[in-house]
Amino acid sequence: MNQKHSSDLSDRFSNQIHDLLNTNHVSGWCVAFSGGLDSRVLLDLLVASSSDLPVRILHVHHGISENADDWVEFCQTTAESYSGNIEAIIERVSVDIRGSFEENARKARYQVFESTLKPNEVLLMGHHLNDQAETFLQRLARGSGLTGLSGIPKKRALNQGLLFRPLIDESREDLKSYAQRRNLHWVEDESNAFEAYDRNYLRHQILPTFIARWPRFLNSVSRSVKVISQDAENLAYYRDQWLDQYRSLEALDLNALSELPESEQCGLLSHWVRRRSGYSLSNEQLRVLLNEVIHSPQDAKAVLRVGEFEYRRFQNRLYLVPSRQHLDLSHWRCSIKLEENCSGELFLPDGSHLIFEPAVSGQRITHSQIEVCYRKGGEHFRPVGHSQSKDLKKWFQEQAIPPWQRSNIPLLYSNQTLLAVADLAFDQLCVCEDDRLGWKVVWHR
Ligand SMILES: Nc1ncnc2c1ncn2[C@@H]1O[C@H](COP(=O)(O)OP(=O)(O)OP(=O)(O)O)[C@@H](O)[C@H]1O
Repeated sequence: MNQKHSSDLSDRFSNQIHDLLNTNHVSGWCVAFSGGLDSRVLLDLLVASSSDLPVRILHVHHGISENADDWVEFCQTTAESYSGNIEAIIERVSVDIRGSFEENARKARYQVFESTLKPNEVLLMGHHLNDQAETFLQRLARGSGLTGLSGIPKKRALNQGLLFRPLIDESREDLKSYAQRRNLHWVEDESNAFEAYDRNYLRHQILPTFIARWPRFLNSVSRSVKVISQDAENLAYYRDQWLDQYRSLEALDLNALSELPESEQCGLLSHWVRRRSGYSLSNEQLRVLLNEVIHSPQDAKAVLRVGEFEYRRFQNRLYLVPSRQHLDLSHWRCSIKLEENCSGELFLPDGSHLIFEPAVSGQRITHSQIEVCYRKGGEHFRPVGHSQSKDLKKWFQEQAIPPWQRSNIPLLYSNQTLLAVADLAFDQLCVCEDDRLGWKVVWHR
């Protein structure tokens, strides 16, 4: 590659950095630094792009390779070579060796990225066009749908900041020429030669064959991925609109779903599951969900457990709930003494919490000594606006609260009188006409 190509790469890179700065509030850069060619070039381009914001490099030590400590040292000396202006962060993780090591290492890495990123900081990753083509082929080999074939996105939200991959349209060959011209050093991960990993097999055996036959293959993949991801985004937009229209984000309205053509029912179901849980269902799981839950003749028996979640049906709506919602809480109780004019907070055993905020109007409790427990059966209360007291079970039925949620809703008592059902309903007792000081209840789930 000649000097011109190299400066084109620098120009394209700085344009992207400046575009990002013009459209986002950025507090600093954090380079995901493996020490390999791509992240080494990334760091060099970033420093040269002369943004005045602080730069950190973050290396994840997987503790597997016998050379891992040398890579740590390489990261530290690279950071020091920039006259102390770059902070190097080394995070050690232990990777689960059960299942796919590649996948577990990747998950562990992304967890570190998420937890390390500061508010409005941008995590820069060195993925390039060859990574894009390998990912595309790997997903094709697995039979992925539109979402999978959309490839590696250039930009996405990551926890409190952003993840950005400015090299995603650059070939590895161009990055290598840049590194050689700039006299950069980098480390080679010996596991990259290990062809038992699909990724490496594609890199060494398949991709070169495609490129030899179609020299512009990488660009073609880049074009396909852009078209597919645009279509996937549009489809997601229409599916979101449908979910909004039927207020189906919390629970999927199965009556409305059944009006759609069968193929779209599956598409919408997959989209809803991804939105709710972040997971994708396999075709087999989708089939079981349709046959055993959605088309089950009885609501109550319709339960499917997949990983950490359960699919349940109630009143022809489909719910996706974390399995932890089925803790036995019937014997748990706790009390809290509220101080006048002060907020109070109570953590509950299922990870949710109650907040008590001082209030002089609206529905509020006015007793300062509160007992919190869960349903045992036989509870009564008189909801605001009702003249007679009501069986709690009946009230749950009227409000269409699914049966599996009922035993997980905290009940607030004072002197054995049920004052409030979390923040969902208050007893008539709590409504005072005067402006007596009390506490508004908020239940954070
Ligand atoms: N150990 C590591 N520590 C920090 N960053 C890393 C590490 N390994 C990889 N990265 C980041 O990931 C980028 C891509 O590297 P590689 O292709 O090996 O990653 P990957 O995470 O397996 O890819 P994918 O995210 O597509 O699964 C690197 O350029 C670098 O930014």
